[in-house]
Amino acid sequence: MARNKFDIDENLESPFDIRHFKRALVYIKQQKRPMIIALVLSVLSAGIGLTAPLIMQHVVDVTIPEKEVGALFGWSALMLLTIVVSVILAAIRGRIMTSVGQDIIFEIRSDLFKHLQALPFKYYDDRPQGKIMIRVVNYVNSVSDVLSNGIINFIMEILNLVFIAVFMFAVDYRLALVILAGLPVFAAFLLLIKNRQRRSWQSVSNKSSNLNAYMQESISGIGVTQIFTREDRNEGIFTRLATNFRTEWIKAIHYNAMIPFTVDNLATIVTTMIYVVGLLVLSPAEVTFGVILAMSSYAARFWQPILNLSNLYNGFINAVAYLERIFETLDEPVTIKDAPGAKELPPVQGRVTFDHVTFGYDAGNHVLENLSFDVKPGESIALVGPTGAGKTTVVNLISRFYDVTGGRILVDGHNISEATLQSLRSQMGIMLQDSFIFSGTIMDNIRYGRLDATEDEIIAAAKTVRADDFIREFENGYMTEVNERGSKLSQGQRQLISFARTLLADPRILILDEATSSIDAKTERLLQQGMNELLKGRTSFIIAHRLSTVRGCDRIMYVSNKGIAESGSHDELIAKRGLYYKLYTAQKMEAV
Ligand SMILES: Nc1ncnc2c1ncn2[C@@H]1O[C@H](COP(=O)(O)OP(=O)(O)OP(=O)(O)O)[C@@H](O)[C@H]1O
Repeated sequence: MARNKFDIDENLESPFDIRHFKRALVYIKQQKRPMIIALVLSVLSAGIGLTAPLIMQHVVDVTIPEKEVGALFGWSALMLLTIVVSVILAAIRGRIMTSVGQDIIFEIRSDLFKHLQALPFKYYDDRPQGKIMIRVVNYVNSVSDVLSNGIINFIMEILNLVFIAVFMFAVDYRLALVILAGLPVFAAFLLLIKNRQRRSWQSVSNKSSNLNAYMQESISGIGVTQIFTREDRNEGIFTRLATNFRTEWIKAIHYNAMIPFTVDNLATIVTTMIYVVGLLVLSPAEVTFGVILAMSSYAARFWQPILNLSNLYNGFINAVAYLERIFETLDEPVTIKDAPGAKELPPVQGRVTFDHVTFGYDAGNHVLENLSFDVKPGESIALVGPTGAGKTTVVNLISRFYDVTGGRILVDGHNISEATLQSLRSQMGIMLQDSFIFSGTIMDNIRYGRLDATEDEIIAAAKTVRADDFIREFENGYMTEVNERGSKLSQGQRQLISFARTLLADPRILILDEATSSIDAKTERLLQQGMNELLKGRTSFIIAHRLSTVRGCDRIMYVSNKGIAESGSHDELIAKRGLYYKLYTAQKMEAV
C-alpha cells in the first residue's frame, strides 16, 4: 500500500467475506465448552420464562372464572419461581460469557501482537503508529461482544423464536400467522439498508483510526508542538478529524437506530392486528379473550427476539468493519523471514561481503546501486558521507531489516538471505540511531538483549561504555526507573545505556549508527579507550558524522552517489585529498 498519513483513509485491501467469518469461528471454537454450557443455561432460562403466558392463560380462562382461590395462589407461586430460576440461570450465563469474551479478545490480541513483532520495518514505514495501535487495542475490544455473547444470543434468539412460534401455533394458528406476517416486510427493509449501513461503519473505523493516529503523533511530538507554538493549529486539525469521526458515527448510528424503530412499529401493528382479527374477524366462539390475551403477549415476545436479533445484526455489521481491519493486519505478509530451507548460521568470524548489491526502499528508486566491498573479520569500518547518502541503509541491509533488491550479502561466505534471521541477528549487535529506552529500570534496559546476563556483567558493560559513573549518581543507581521517553536521562545518557545494551550481547559483528553523537567529546574520548578494547576481534561498522569518532577505524568508506565513493584509512584518504579530505578539513575548520 502507498504510504499513509493521519488524515488519509486506509484502503481496505480485503473486505469481509465468508473466509473472514470462518477465521473468526476459529477463535470462537476454542471456547466451545463454556459456550455450550452458557447456551444450555440460556435455553433453560428462556424455556422456563416461556411458561408464564401459559400459566396466565390458564388462570384467566379457568382459575379465575371458577374462583379457585387456592389454585390461584399456587399458580402465582409457580410463576414467581419461574422468574427467579430464569434470572439466576441468566446471571450464571452472564458470568461465563464475560470470561469467554475476554478469552477471545486475548487470543486475537496475542495473534496480532505476535504478527506485528514479525512484520518488517517496511510495514511500519508505511503507516502511522496510531493506526496500528487502534487495531490491537480498540478494534479487538469492539468485536469481543459479537464473537462471544453475539453468537450465543443469536442462537438463543432463534431458538426463542422457534419456541414462541410453536407456542403461538399451539394456541391459535390463525393469530400466529398474523404475527408472522410482519417478517417479510422487515427482511426487505434490512436488505434495503444493508450496504449503506456497512459502508458507514467502515467509514467510522477509518475516521477513528485517523483520529487515533493524529493523537498518537501529537503526543509523541508534543515538545516540537510547544516549541513552535502550534497548539492552535493542531487543535484545528484535531477538531477537523474529530468532527469527521463524529459525522460518520452519527450517520452509522442513524442506520442502526432505524432498525429497532422499524421493529417496534411492526410489533405494534402486528399486535393491533391480533385484536382486530381476534375480536372483529373471528367469532368469540372461535377465540376466547384468554387466547387473545395470550397471543398479544406472544406477539410482544415474538417481536422481542426479532428486535434483539436486529440489535445483534447491528453489532455484527459494526464488528465486521473492525474484523476486516484486524484480519487485514494478520494477513499482512511477513516479507522478511526465514527462506524455505534456511540454515542456521554457524558461529561467525565476522567477514562481511557486499556482492553487487542494489537496493531501494521504494520500487524504482535506488538508494544503493551495484555496491561491492569485502570486510575482513575483526576489521573496523567507518561509514561517513553526506546526510541521506545511504549509510544507515548499508547497515540495515546487513541486519536484514530490508532485503536487497539485487545482488547478495554474505557473512563468512553465507548468503544472509539463506540463513535464519535468529542465527544472523543474534550474532550482531546493532545500535540504531534512535537509542530507544523501554519502561523499566536502567538494569532492565541494559539486560534487554541478554536476559541471562548477571548484574556483574551488566555493570561491566556499563563501565566499558563509561555509563557506570552517571548511573551510580542516581539515587537508585541501576534500579532507577526510566520510561520510553527516557525521562531522567539526557540524550547522551540514553545513548550510553543503549550502547551498554548492545555490548552486553557480545556480538561478533557490531553496528553502531551514530552511537556517540550526543556524547560530549571528553566522555567520548574515555569511551573510545574502552571501545578499542572491545572492538578487538569483532567486525564493526560505525556510522558517525563526527569524524574524530572514526579516525582510528581500519577503513573509512565515504558513501555517496548510491555507492562507496572513496575507501581507505584516515591517512590514505587525507593524502588522497578527495571527498573525505574535504569533509574532514571542513569539520576541523568548524572546530577551530
Ligand atoms: N524507511 C525509508 N523509506 C523510504 N526511504 C528511506 C527510508 N529510510 C531512508 N530512506 C531514504 O534513503 C536514503 C538513504 O537514507 P539513509 O538513512 O541510509 O541515509 P544516511 O546516509 O544514513 O543519512 P544520515 O546521515 O542522515 O543518517 C535517503 O534518501 C532517505 O530519504
